[in-house]
Amino acid sequence: MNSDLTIGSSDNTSSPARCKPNRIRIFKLGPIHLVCIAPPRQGSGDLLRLPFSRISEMGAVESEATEVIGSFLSDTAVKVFIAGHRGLVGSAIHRKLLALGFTNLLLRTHSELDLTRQADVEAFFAAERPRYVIVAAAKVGGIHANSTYPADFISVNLQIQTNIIDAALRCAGGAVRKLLFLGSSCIYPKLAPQPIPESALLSGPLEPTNEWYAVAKISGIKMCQAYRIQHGLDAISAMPTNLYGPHDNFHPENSHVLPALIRRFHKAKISGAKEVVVWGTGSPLREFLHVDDLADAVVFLMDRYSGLEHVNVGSGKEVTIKGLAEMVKEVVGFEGDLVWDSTKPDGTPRKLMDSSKLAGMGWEAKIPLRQGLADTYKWYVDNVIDH
Ligand SMILES: NC(=O)C1=CN([C@@H]2O[C@H](COP(=O)(O)OP(=O)(O)OC[C@H]3O[C@@H](n4cnc5c(N)ncnc54)[C@H](OP(=O)(O)O)[C@@H]3O)[C@@H](O)[C@H]2O)C=CC1
Ligand SMILES: C[C@H]1O[C@H](OP(=O)(O)OP(=O)(O)OC[C@H]2O[C@@H](n3cnc4c(=O)[nH]c(N)nc43)[C@H](O)[C@@H]2O)[C@@H](O)[C@@H](O)C1=O
Repeated sequence: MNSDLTIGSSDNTSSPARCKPNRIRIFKLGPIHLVCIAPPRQGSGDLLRLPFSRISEMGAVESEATEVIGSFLSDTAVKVFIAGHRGLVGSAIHRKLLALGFTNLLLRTHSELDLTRQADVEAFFAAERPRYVIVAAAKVGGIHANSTYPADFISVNLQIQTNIIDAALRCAGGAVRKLLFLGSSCIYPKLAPQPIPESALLSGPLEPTNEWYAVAKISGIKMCQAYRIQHGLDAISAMPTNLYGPHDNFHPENSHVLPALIRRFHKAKISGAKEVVVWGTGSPLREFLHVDDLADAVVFLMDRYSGLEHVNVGSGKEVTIKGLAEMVKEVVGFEGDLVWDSTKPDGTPRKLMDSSKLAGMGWEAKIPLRQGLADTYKWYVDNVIDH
């Protein structure tokens, strides 16, 4: 157990606003451990740090805070580890934190630090002692990659997330103040109620094309919750919907639908092809969120949220795959026909997140799909050499 415990405000407390300034309330969670919740200023969401000895005086209901620690955004010199900073999500978070003036970002490429290697991850945390950790490293892919490489999707993701979350806890002196784990909308049952609320987790069977990846992601959420309950680690989880934007993976088979279609329509335009093949029936509905919006939400949650439950992050807008394909065709300027390959899987029929919990905290997406798609196509043309 750490010698002291970092604590924060929560969405699921009775009323943190009733706490007196610079005091905390102590709540029992389970027979042994305590979760302490209370911003010192009403609605500020600031974190408090107390010696564990004080917290373990279980008789007390309220106690003086010994130190007030500012929120995530209050200290841009603080050390933040972005795991997976060169991927679609990690690079967007990197851009966002640089734009906000963060000066002490801790970054490692895959070849510099293989996050599946437990000893290396532990040594890295012991040496660097990051204050904040964002887990955007993962084995990621579209419907074909997920169903073709199930062993990689379950094992690599379990290893990366377990190594990082555990090392964050074991970091000497409780250096890590907060950790954010990124899951995915595929954690929900294939036939979940729409829009999908956070409470739909583990309420039914998963979509078979990505159940291995989903099981790893569900384990990540549960690990954050368990480490919060048992050890007081301020570990939160965000569940984004389908993402797109600069630095996406444009692989012809292993990518997600949006980058796959950008590449296919572009190549068809350049080669003068008469038709483009699109997978499935075109009827599935998907919700898309620009990755810059996600990065904004991640920073928002790092700053304001310290609850046990994961948080959905979506745009609230859905489109059929047929509608998306027609939009990509138009943005790219391809003038031929669409051909549907119904031998390819459709996957989940519909996957619209209920993001009202996040909206209730004051966050919403800003980038419309048409605009985000045009920007992403431009990025593809300017940056992906293979065209
Ligand atoms: N893309 C999407 O539509 C969605 C993504 N998410 C979640 O967002 C997170 C990030 O996804 P995304 O940015 O799309 O994925 P990317 O594949 O674009 O990026 C993943 C990053 O993780 C790194 N990485 C993978 N394995 C290792 C390893 N063993 N050691 C060190 N680094 C490693 C990769 O480096 P390298 O390439 O060098 O291996 C890459 O930089 C994931 O948790 C994903 O589940 C959630 C919902 C939708
Ligand atoms: C984010 C989410 O992403 C994955 O789930 P998915 O939403 O099914 O993702 P997808 O983008 O691969 O497909 C969306 C739809 O689009 C259709 N589709 C048409 N043509 C192409 C095509 O060319 N490529 C792809 N990939 N799909 C195509 C495809 O048949 C399907 O109906 C999870 O495995 C998991 O990784 C996860 O969490």
